[in-house]
Amino acid sequence: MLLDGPPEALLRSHGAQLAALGLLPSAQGGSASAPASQRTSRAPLLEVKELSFTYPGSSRPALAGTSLALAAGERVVLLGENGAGKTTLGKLLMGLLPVPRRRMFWQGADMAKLPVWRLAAEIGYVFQQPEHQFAAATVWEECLYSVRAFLGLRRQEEVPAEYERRAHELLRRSGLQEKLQASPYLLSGGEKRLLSTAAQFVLPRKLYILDEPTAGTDYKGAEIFLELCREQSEAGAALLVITHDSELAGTLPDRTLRLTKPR
Ligand SMILES: Nc1ncnc2c1ncn2[C@@H]1O[C@H](COP(=O)(O)OP(=O)(O)OP(=O)(O)O)[C@@H](O)[C@H]1O
Repeated sequence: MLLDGPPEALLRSHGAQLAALGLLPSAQGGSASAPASQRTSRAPLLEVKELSFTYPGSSRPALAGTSLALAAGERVVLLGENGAGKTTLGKLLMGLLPVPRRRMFWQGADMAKLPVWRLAAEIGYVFQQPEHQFAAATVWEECLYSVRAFLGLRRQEEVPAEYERRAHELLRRSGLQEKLQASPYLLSGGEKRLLSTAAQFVLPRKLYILDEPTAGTDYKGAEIFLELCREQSEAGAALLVITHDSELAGTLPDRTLRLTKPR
């Protein structure tokens, strides 16, 4: 079904290992982040085994026999033609679609048996359409929405200061500090993307799944996004980025996977 990677990405991850062994002056690709070998562990964080999925009422499968594994701290880009099933896979991983039994494993546990709240606490998900993610009236509240949900805070209860600091920092770096009271729906397309990513990165998680996170962003927006991703990765998070952005695919990942459309 899947899997392999473009030479640049493979060279980059091997380059990092060679650099770690002292055989190269530095990691290939100019990334300032630690080599993959120092960030990732061998035990799979996430495993998908021969996963198939057909939407109710559809005669064609959206996924047929897809397998992949992701290690803790690993940065993986998922590529594939339109309709290959990338978003479907992301939604299944996030528990947004009914999870088939014994096909998806989170830290060794069958994801079909894990409650969605547990997955939401450990996996952050950035929607392909930011509007599907937005749930608050202002940029500031949107950025803190997942924190409130995670901590079970009522409307009048204050968000702990460390999360507010983190939200301010993420919004400042995303260039949204002047728009804290704006409606998320009134932001530009690129600003919406950055807000939806920042709002997920406020909470530390083990895995972030990001669906087309740079679509509609300009060069600067894409650079900001990359920096934020690298920072999460340095902090130990794994990233699964679904994209058609070849520049992102050539810069961010330790590994790329390619999903093909079921025939
Ligand atoms: N809610 C739905 N009901 C029925 N079929 C759906 C639904 N959502 C997606 N599909 C179908 O499932 C298949 C995979 O769609 P999906 O959105 O996962 O592809 P993708 O790889 O993310 O595509 P793209 O690159 O265009 O975003 C497509 O044939 C699509 O028409």
